[in-house]
Amino acid sequence: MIPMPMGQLWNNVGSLMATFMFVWAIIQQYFPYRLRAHIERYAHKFIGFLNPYITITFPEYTGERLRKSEAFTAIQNYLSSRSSIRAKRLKAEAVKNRKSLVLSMDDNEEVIDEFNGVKIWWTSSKTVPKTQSISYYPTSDERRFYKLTFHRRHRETILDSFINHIMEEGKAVEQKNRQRKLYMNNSSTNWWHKSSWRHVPFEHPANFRTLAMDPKKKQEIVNDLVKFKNGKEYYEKVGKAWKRGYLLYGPPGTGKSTMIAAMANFMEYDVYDLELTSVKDNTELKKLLIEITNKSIIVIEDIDCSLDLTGQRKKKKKTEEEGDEAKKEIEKKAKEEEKKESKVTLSGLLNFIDGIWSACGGERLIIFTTNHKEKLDEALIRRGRMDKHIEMSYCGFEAFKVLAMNYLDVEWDDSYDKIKEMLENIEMTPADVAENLMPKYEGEETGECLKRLIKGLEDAKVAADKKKAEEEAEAAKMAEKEKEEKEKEEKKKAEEEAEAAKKEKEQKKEGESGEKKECKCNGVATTEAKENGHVEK
Ligand SMILES: Nc1ncnc2c1ncn2[C@@H]1O[C@H](COP(=O)(O)OP(=O)(O)OP(=O)(O)O)[C@@H](O)[C@H]1O
Ligand SMILES: [Mg+2]
Repeated sequence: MIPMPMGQLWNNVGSLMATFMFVWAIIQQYFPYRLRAHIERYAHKFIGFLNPYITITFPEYTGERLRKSEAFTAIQNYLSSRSSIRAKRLKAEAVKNRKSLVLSMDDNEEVIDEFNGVKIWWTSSKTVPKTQSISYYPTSDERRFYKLTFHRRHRETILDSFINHIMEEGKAVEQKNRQRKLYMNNSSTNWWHKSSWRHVPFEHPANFRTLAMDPKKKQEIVNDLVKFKNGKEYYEKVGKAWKRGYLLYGPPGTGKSTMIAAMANFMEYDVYDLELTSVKDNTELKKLLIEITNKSIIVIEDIDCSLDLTGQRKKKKKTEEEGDEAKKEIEKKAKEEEKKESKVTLSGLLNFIDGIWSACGGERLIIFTTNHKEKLDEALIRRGRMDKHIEMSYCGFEAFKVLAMNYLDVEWDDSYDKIKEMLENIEMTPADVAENLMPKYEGEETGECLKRLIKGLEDAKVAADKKKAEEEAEAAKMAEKEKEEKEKEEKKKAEEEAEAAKKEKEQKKEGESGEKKECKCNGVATTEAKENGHVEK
């Protein structure tokens, strides 16, 4: 066969196209609508018969109210993590609430994807409606969509697994990219504040690498968190709500708040900082709980100071014991105080952590911090509510090494041995160690900072010794006073006893002499009676 010259080939294609357009224009103009729909349907069937590929379209907006489609967003996120490698034309967008620019495929760009050995084509396109309408939404005139094309023999794989896969992946990417938030509860819920929570971006830089504590203990906490994060099925299996409670306790400045921030960053969760004193009552507490989203950490700092949780029961008992007048007085005062104070009770808080409502939503950590664990009610911190109790203690040598690395970028120094010995005997919080290690001016030498720490430790030792001596002196004074008081009491008691014995003796004496007198009298009476001839038998 003689090949057709290129020019002639184009002429033929051109005339074929022109004929097709002409026929299509005539069909559109003269054929009634119903007939036209029929023709279109059969034309699609005919093309479908020839074309083995299936196409699924995912429009950007769905529904009458132009809500952004979840599927479209998920695909956008899913592709943003892949198209950067394959697509040549990318579009950069700074999306609100995201950490960085989001790269997505530009319009009319195509990428090839693969899933379980199945080849998939993604195309991003947009349609501009012919009829221009004035709209409130700026995007409503341009309708963007993603098109997914695959061979029909992979229909099952794509519809059964791939779509779910992209939805999950897309959501995971979104979770990773989104700006996390730090929420605080509104003390005044005004009508213009629809939510009971207000939020700011959560931007705390703490992480487990820079957190100074015993590495074994740190690893244990990290493992626990990882187990929790991947534990959806496990929690379902054991029939437990997917939540976990941590109690962080220890002296001020030992890193409890820092640990919470590190946990939030590690888990990529939002943080809900709950200020209990500004919660009006148990109902409001429940309302706050319902509004908390999944993947979050609920924090109640200094739980022993937030509410007099242990005192509330005692107070009640005391009032019962008091007399009527005193009772009324106390009740009146209490009412006045109640007006100002929160009415959240221990049982309300227990319900918040562990009640039926707490299971609405999952993947939540509840963290309490306190400086005085012993002050807390047993019920509040029992396992199941506060599953893991973590003690944050004074700075040990391992913790110091982390801080030295953080603040000074040094792994080893000659003075470390001395510091190690000192830290074993002197109690200093990581906050104080960190403050001593931090260079105080540009270019301050490492040695200077370490010397300052040693000096700080020596001062702390002197202060601790002084305090100890004072405490001992005070204790000795108290003991002396107690001894004196005891002696006084004993002396008084002895005196009282002697007095009582004396009195008893005297009374006895008096009694004896009285009896004798009576006997005498009786004797006289008997003789007199005999004389008068009256003898009583
Ligand atoms: N373990 C630690 N690792 C790293 N830095 C720490 C640690 N502990 C304390 N710090 C430093 O000390 C500062 C105070 O620590 P943080 O606020 O976490 O203490 P806290 O235990 O919450 O104290 P409080 O009981 O008073 O609330 C932090 O800003 C941090 O820089
Ligand atoms: Mg704190």
